Amino acid sequence: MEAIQKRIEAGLEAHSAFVIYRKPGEKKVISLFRNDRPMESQGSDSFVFTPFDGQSYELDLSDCDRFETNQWDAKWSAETPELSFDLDQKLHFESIVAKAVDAIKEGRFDKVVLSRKEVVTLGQSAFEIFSRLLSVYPNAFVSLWNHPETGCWIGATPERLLKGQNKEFQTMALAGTQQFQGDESVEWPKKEREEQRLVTDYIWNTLEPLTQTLVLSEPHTHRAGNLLHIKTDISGQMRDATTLGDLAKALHPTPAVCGLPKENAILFIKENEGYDREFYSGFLGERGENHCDLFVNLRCMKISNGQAELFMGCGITAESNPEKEFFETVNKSLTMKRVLKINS
Ligand SMILES: C=C(O[C@@H]1C=C(C(=O)O)C=C[C@H]1O)C(=O)O
Repeated sequence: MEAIQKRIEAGLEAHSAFVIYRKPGEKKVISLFRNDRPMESQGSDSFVFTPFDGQSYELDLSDCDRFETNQWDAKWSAETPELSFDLDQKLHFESIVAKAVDAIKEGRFDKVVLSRKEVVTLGQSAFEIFSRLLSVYPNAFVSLWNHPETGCWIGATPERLLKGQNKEFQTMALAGTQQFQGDESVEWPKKEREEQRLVTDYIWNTLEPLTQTLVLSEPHTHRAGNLLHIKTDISGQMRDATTLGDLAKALHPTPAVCGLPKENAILFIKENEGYDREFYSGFLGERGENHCDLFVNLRCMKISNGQAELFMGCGITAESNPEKEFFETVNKSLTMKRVLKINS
């Protein structure tokens, strides 16, 4: 553990390529450090880091030193952050939400996911943030990715994009958000149920031609830290000619992070969000010839020079209220802020 911590700290300092991660509900923390030894053979297993829109980065496992531990020292508790926000950011976000609602009413698309980023000054190291996330979010996919060309990204996402082994696969439709207030058996308003149904329908329609069997659970409440979402579990079996790569390509970006129809939503996002999402709402995880375990990069932050950029978004439909949507992004930012000591 101490040796790994040293290697992580040295890797951050040297901007070298490595990743540390833990899957939802598991204890095992896996570290992959790219080494300088000459590559003996190109392996088929890798860890992939893909932006919202653009080229993937990959760590080839045959090119990495790999460590596993079930004993990460991670007994941290969450802080209760103060609810604060910047008024200019609020006004800007509300104005693009209002514009999106108008565009939906004009029929340009049915749903779009709009996001923003917030910069905070950190009072702790990337290693500490990662350790705290492990402890506070046992049911999230927690990761710290570092690479000379992408910088350092840390997150605790509730959303699996695709898990597959040979022809079997699992995915999920996750959308709709409310604050967790001590009780998971909550009522969901129509707006939230509709918003999540659009995601389920999209995944069904996209996967149907590529699969032999496709099974959907009933939508149910899923807790992600201080938030609740609606989730439908989706599983099935691919057709012989389909690969897991085809499925991932067809799914990403789902309307949980982009919108519907996809192309018009992407256009609106690019014209109106006013910043580059980079790897936020992209995906990351293990990929091999006949298996994969990929997650959507949400509840994440980019760390550099003692600062963190926090990324958060929410689904906009015809019924959206701009101020409510802004506060949904504030609530999502608390997922990260709960583990950050912020220097103000
Ligand atoms: C876009 C984010 O989350 C996604 C959007 C949700 C929503 O609109 O309610 C809920 C879960 C995620 O699929 C985010 O966390 O930034």
